[in-house]
Amino acid sequence: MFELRHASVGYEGTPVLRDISFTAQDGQITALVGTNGCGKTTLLKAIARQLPLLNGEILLQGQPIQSFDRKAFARAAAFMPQVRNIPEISVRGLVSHGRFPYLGLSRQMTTRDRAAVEQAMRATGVAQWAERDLRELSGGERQRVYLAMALAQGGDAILLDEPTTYLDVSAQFELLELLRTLADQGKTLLLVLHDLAQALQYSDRVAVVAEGRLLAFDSPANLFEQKILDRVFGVTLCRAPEGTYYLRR
Ligand SMILES: Nc1ncnc2c1ncn2[C@@H]1O[C@H](COP(=O)(O)OP(=O)(O)OP(=O)(O)O)[C@@H](O)[C@H]1O
Repeated sequence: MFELRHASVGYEGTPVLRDISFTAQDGQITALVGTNGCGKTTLLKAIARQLPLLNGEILLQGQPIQSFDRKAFARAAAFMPQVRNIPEISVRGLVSHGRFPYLGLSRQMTTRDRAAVEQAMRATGVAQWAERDLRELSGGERQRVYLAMALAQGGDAILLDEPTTYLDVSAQFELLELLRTLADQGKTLLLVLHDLAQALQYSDRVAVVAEGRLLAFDSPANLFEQKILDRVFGVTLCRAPEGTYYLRR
C-alpha cells in the first residue's frame, strides 16, 4: 500500500504537482491519468524514490519511503519506467536481475532466488522464452519479461509508467489482464495509463491530475457519472451496455 500525504513533486524546487493525497491499496489497480505534461511520470518517479519529494510524505506499508534502505525498498516495490534500454541478455538473465536486492556479497543466487525467478517467469508466461535473447522478442513479449523481473523482486507493490505504450491492442489487453490477476493476488499496482477507456475498465481507483493538483480520486463508475474526465480531456466518455467504456470526440 502506498499512501501519499500532501505530496508535492517537481524539479529544482519548482512544483509540477502540489498537495497530492491518495492511497493505492493492496489488491487494487490504481491508475494515474491526466493530459500530456501534467506530471504523471514525475509523480510516479517520486513514489519510486527516483526523485526527491518537495513537500509532504509518501508511505509504503505505513513507513516513509525515505526510511527504507535502497535494497529494502527494492524488495518492497518494483518500478517499471517508461523508457528502458534493451540489453543483450537472455530472458532468464534479465528476470534474475530482479533478485539483485536479495544477493549477499558473493552475488551468488540461492535456490530460493532461482525458484523466485522461475515462478515469476511462469506467472507472466515468459518461461517458454527463458533462453532467448531479449532483443529477439516483440515489444509485447518484452514488456511481459520486464514485468517478470518486477515480480521476481518479490515486493507487494509494482509501479508502472505507461506499460501498454507501443503494444498492439491485443497485447495491451493481455498485459492489463495479467496486471488484474496480480492485483487479485493482493499486489498493489499503481500505473500511469494514457488510454482512458482502459484506465476505467481495468482499475479500481483512478487518480486524475490536472492543473498542478489532484482533481479527483475515485472509482471509475463515479468518475464516469460525474463527467470529470470529459471536462479534463475534452471528450465524451460513453459506457456500452456490457460495461466497457469508449470515447467520442
Ligand atoms: N528532468 C526534468 N527537469 C525539469 N522539468 C521536467 C523534467 N522532466 C519533466 N519535466 C517537466 O515536468 C512536467 C511534467 O512532466 P511529466 O513527464 O511528469 O508529465 P506526464 O504527465 O508524465 O506527461 P506525458 O503524458 O506526456 O508522458 C512537464 O512540464 C515537463 O516538461
